[in-house]
Amino acid sequence: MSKQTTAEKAAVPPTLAFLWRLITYSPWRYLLAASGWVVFHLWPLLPGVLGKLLFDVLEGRAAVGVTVWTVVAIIVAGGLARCTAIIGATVAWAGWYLRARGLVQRNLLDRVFRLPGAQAMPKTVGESISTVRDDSDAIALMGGWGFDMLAGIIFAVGGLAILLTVDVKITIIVMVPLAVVLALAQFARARAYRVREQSREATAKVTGTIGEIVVAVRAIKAADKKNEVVDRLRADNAVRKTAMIRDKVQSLAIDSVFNSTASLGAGLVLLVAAGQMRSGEFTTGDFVLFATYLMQVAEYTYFMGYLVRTYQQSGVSFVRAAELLQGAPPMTLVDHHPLHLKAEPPPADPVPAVEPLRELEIRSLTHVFPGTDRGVRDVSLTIRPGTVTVVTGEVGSGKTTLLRGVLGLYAAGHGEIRWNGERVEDPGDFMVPPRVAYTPQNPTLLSGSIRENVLLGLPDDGRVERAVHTAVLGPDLERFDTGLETEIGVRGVRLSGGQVQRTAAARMFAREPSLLVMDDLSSALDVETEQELWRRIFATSTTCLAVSHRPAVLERADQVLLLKDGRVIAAGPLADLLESSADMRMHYRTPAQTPLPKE
Ligand SMILES: Nc1ncnc2c1ncn2[C@@H]1O[C@H](COP(=O)(O)OP(=O)(O)OP(=O)(O)O)[C@@H](O)[C@H]1O
Repeated sequence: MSKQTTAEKAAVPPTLAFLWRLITYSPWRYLLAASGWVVFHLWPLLPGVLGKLLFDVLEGRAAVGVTVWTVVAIIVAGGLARCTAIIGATVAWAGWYLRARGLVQRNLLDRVFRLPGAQAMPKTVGESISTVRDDSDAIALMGGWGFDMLAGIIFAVGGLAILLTVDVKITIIVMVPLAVVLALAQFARARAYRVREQSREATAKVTGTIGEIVVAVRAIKAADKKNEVVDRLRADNAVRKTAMIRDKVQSLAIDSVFNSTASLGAGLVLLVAAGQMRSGEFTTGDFVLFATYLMQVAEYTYFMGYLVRTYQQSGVSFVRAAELLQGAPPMTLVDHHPLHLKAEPPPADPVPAVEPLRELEIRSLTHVFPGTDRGVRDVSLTIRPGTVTVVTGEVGSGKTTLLRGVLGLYAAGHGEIRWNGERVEDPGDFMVPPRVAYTPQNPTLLSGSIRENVLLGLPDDGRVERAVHTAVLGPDLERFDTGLETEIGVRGVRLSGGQVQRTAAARMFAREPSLLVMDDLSSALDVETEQELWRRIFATSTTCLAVSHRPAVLERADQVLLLKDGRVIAAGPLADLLESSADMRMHYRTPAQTPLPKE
C-alpha cells in the first residue's frame, strides 16, 4: 500500500530533453513551422544586397549585368516567397504550439486528477491555475526557440560577414559602440526579467487571494472579517501595482534605448563614411547595405539575448510544472497522448463488471500524517456483505482518517486490504464505484442541475429517481419549481447543508455500489429526516461502513469500532461493547454530537 510520497521529487532533466519530446509530438508541423520561420528570419539578408545592387545599377557601377527591372522583379518575387513562407509557418506553428500546450496541460491535469483524493496540492489554487495556464504556455512557446535561435545565429553571422566584405574599418567603428549600447540594454533586460517575475508572482498571489475569498465568503461574513479581508486584498494589490508599474517602465525604457540604436547606427555610418562617400569609395549602395544590416544585425543580436532568457524562463516553468506532478517523473509532462482536438473524445471506459463483495478484510491499517503523531494505527476489521459497520469515537480520534485510509485516499500508508480474499495493490484505484462509493463529511457539489450532480456521467436510466428517494430528497425537490433540473452552484439555488449532504448521498447511491462508505452523513440533518435516511439505506441491504455517533445507528450496527487516539479500543456488537467497555458506555451516553445546523 505504500506509495511514493510527494516529498520525493525526481530530478528535472535538461530543458532540451523536454523540448525534443515536445517537438516529436507533432514533428511535421514543427518542421514546416521551422522551415517557414527560418526563411522568414533569413529573408532580410536579401533586401540589403538587392538594395545595394539596385543603387549600383542606377549609378552604373553594378558588377553584374542586370537591369533595374530584374532587380525589382527579384525583390517582389522574394517578398511574395516570404509572405507564403510566413503564412505556411504561422499555420503550422499555431497547430504545433496549441498541441504542445494542450499536451502539457492534459498531462498536468491527468496527474493531478489521478493523485489520491486526500492529498493536498503543493501550491495554492491560484498558483496551481497559474502553472496550468501560464507555465504550460511558456513551455510550448519555447518550441519556437529552436528555429529562432538557429535563424538568428545564421543571420547575425551572415550579415556581419557581408558588412565586413564591404568595408572592414567602417563595420568595426560602427559595430563597437552599437555593441556597447546593446550589451547595456541586455544587462537592463536581465534586471527587467526579475521585475517581470516579481509582477507575475504578485499577480498569482492576488488571484489566489481572490480565489480564497470566493471560497470562504460565508465564513468571512459570519466572522465579520470583511474589513480585514479587503485590507489584505488591497495590500496584495498594492504590491502587484508597484511591480507592474516597474515592469512597464523598465521595458519601455529599454525599448526606447534599443530603438534609437538604429538612428545612432545610421548617423555613425554617415559620419564615418562621409569622406569615402565624397571620394566615391563608399557608394550609395554600400550605405543602403549598411543602413539595412546594421539595424537588423543589432536586432538579431539583441533577439539572441531574449532567446537565451526565454530558454531559462521555460526551464523555470518546467520546474514549476514538475512540482505539480507531485512525485511523478518530470518527463510525464511531455508524455505523448492523443488530444482529440478535432474528433469527439472517445467515450469513458465502460464500468467494469465486478464481483459482488463476499468479504473485505483490512489488516493493520496505519496512516500517520507526516510530521505529526496523529492519524490511525494498526486498525484491523472484517466486513461481510449486507452488514453495517459503524466507526465512532471522540472528535479527532481518527474516524475520517480510517475511512480515507481504507479508500486509499492517502499517498503513503501501511497495511493490507483484501477484497474477496485478493490483495488490493492500489486501493485508490480499486476502492471506487461500482465496488465502493463514498460520501465525505463535507461533500462538494458542482455547478449544474441536481440530476447532473447525481449522475455525474452515468446513464440516465431511472437510477436518479431511485437514488433521490433513498436520500430522502423528494420533499426538497417538490419545493423547487424545476425539481431535478434545478440548477445549483454559483449561478443556481443555494442548497442547505443537509440538502448538500443528501444530494451527495444520492450521487453515492446512484453508483449502486457493493459497499457504501459514509462519513457522518447525517451531521447536518434534522432528526426525522435522518431517521428516514438511515431506514431507507438499511432497507437497500447494501453493506455499509459509516462514521456515526447516533445511538439509533450504533444500535443497528452489526459491529461497532470505538476509536481513541487513532487506535481501536473496542470492537464488536454494541450490546457486547456496552457490557465490556467503560469507554463505550461513556461515549454512548454522551456521544460527541455534531450540532445540527438549520436546514
Ligand atoms: N491533513 C492532516 N494533517 C495533519 N493532521 C491531521 C490531518 N487531518 C487530520 N489530522 C489529525 O489527525 C487526527 C484524526 O483526525 P480525523 O479527522 O481522522 O478525526 P475524526 O475522528 O474524524 O474527527 P471528527 O469527529 O472531527 O470528524 C486529528 O488529531 C486531526 O487533527
